Amino acid sequence: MKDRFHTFIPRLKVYSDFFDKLVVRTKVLELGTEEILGYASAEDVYSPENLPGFDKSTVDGYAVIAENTTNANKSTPVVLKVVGEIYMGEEFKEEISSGECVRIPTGGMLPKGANACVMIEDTKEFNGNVEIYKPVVSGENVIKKDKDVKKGSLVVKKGETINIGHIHNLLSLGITKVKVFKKPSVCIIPTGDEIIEPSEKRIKTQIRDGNSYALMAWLKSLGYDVRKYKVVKDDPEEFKEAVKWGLENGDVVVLSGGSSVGARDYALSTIEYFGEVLFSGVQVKPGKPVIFGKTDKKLIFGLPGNPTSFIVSSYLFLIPVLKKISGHEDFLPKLTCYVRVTEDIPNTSGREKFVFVKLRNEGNEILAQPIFGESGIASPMKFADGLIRIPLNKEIIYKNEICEFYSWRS
Ligand SMILES: Nc1nc2c(c(=O)[nH]1)N[C@H]1C(S)=C(S)[C@@H](COP(=O)(O)OP(=O)(O)OC[C@H]3O[C@@H](n4cnc5c(N)ncnc54)[C@H](O)[C@@H]3O)O[C@H]1N2
Ligand code: MOO
Repeated sequence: MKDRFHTFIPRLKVYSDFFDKLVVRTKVLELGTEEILGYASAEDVYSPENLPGFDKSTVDGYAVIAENTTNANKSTPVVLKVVGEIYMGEEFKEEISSGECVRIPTGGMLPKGANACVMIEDTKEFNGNVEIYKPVVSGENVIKKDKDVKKGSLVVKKGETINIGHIHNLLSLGITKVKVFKKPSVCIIPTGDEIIEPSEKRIKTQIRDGNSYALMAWLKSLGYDVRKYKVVKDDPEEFKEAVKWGLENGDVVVLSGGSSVGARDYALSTIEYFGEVLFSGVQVKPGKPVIFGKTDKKLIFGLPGNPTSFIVSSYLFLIPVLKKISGHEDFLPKLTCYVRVTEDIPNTSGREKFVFVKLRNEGNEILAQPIFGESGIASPMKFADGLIRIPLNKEIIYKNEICEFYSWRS
């Protein structure tokens, strides 16, 4: 038998040799700006105007000429004449001169001539004058008219993942529609003679399908269109029928289980039947028997059936691919922060290892408590905030060592 794990490649090589080269495979959609959170932009969007568009006070107080206040202090305040009041949404018509000021609310537009604002707490008003107890410099307590967004600048770059800041900027600029890449559709196929539906009554040796439902819930929460096939028996013809359905109905097909080297593991042969296997076997624990293949238009994953292996390989391989083919420039798992581990964590696997951890703060540090458990059990995921990474060929991370933490849910 051919060595099924002949590729057995490191994760970063998977990214550079295969994922980096994937091209966008989804259509462009024009959506209402309020609908595009989490999509990749399919266009460069430039700003038609400045934001906020006028010099704006950040405090309730007085709009002043900063140079008038230079010598102000508590015992010898500067006295300015209050020549009017600014109202929200209105423009003060006159220009203020030296020795004058105007009452201004937070967010109000500075009058001509003023270049700073003094907080109300640093003043006292009486008989049409105000005592200023604290100096301000030019620009203090003011947002300049183009500080948020400059007219003509890039608001969203093609390939950028839209976040709430983009949505805020775009709508503030009056841009109510944006072109984005459609999110791919995913067809999940649970496999295994022992696998039954969660609603079914179980005999001792059977396993209810947690994998495909957990993944479906996760992908849906990220906005993907997900469909699921019925449970497939360990039978090559059933595998073919299911994958055929998946290729007809989704951009990406995901097989759960049957990806290892057992006599009744049919993921590899089925992917070979429909297309080309790009790699099978990665140097990652959990997740060694990950298979990735393609047809002319579609992509197929064979993911290991063990619950933790299934979810971790979805995080490390499936989700990055979904992001890449739907236009996201930033598509790889991102290091969240560094943490200090609270226990020795051995790694005798000879693979890059990911371990679920629970985080807690202690002083200025983030401590990571490993949640040990075989890849055949699901509970560690339930308690975890994310994963720490033990590099390839590192045989142990000692208690108190610093290591990389990945927040796996995003
Ligand atoms: N001789 C070797 N055996 C194994 C190797 C190896 O290199 N040589 N690799 C091991 C590793 S690592 C993993 S991970 C597993 C992956 O096996 P499969 O992808 O073939 O998965 P199955 O055998 O179908 O299932 C494994 C395990 O997971 C349970 N399972 C399957 N589907 C589901 C589901 N939908 N929901 C919940 N649980 C599921 C299944 O009942 C099995 O217990 O192979 C090792 N073996
Ligand atoms: O993917 Mo397997 O976890 O290494 O048991």
